[in-house]
Amino acid sequence: MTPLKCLIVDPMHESIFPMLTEIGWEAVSVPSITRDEIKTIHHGYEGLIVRSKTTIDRDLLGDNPTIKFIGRAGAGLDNLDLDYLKEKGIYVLHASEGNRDAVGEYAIGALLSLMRNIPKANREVRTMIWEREGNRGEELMDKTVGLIGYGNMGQAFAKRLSGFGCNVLAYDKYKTAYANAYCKAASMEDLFVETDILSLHIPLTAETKKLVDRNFLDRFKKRIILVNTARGEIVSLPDLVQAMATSQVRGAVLDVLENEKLNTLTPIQKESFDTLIKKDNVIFTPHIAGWTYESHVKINVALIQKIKALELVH
Ligand SMILES: O=C(O)[C@H](O)COP(=O)(O)O
Repeated sequence: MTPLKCLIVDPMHESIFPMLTEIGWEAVSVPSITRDEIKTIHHGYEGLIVRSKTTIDRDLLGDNPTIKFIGRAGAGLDNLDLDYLKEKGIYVLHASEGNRDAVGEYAIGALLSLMRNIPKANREVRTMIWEREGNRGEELMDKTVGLIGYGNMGQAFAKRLSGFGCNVLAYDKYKTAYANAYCKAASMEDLFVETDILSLHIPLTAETKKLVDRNFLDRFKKRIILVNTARGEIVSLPDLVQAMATSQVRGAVLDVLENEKLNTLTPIQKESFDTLIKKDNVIFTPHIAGWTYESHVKINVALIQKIKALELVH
């Protein structure tokens, strides 16, 4: 039987190659390829694997008759035109099972770091300042954590939070009966009333873009801590700046930004960034929540299982 052919256009951990061979696929990897070059070579492949770098849409694939699946080696599907892929009958496979543990652990770590002033205290000791009272922290124990979105990432975080004695409330617009040992299912109204710490685990879509704006933040009854490991575009940064100025938001963990190329921030993006970066109650990290040595490989394992399950043949 001729092997099925798969084109990999974004950088991947090398474990993907033996895994694809094992399930009968031939892989061609061109991680530095340009968009225009992809347009000239995608014909004849049955599979296309990307991470977040390449946008997959009609402009790229046109009426390609051979591609049967797009494998997204990761969680977010915001670089895929899902309407176009559905219309074409092309399967979309994600691999969020591969980086959910990394995201769950990161969210716990970053949240504890923020609540215990670890980045600030560490910085101070390095400059010979031994300050205890100014670094008195607060505990996660008994806090109510509101999760928006209860997919792989939300569940991984909830599982860990429950071990810290938190009351976890999860709101998921697209799920029913998702309460379990780690969370109670809640409405958005419940979250507005009860949340101490809000964490976002939703995809970036037209509906969620700038969902977290001033109006939204003002609806929380308590002064909240915001954790964003999802996508930067979901939060309006100028509105977050305002909400922090009034202490409506009293701390933030931001692993993602609307524009993650810091040297190309627009004046508005730069103004918000410059304000937030000066605050000790904000932790910024460069989109590393899902980024571990283990997840690098586990993403491939998850994707390969799904490719295999398609049972494609010539
Ligand atoms: O969606 C994801 O899985 C993460 O945000 C990371 O994606 P990337 O490593 O492909 O940029």
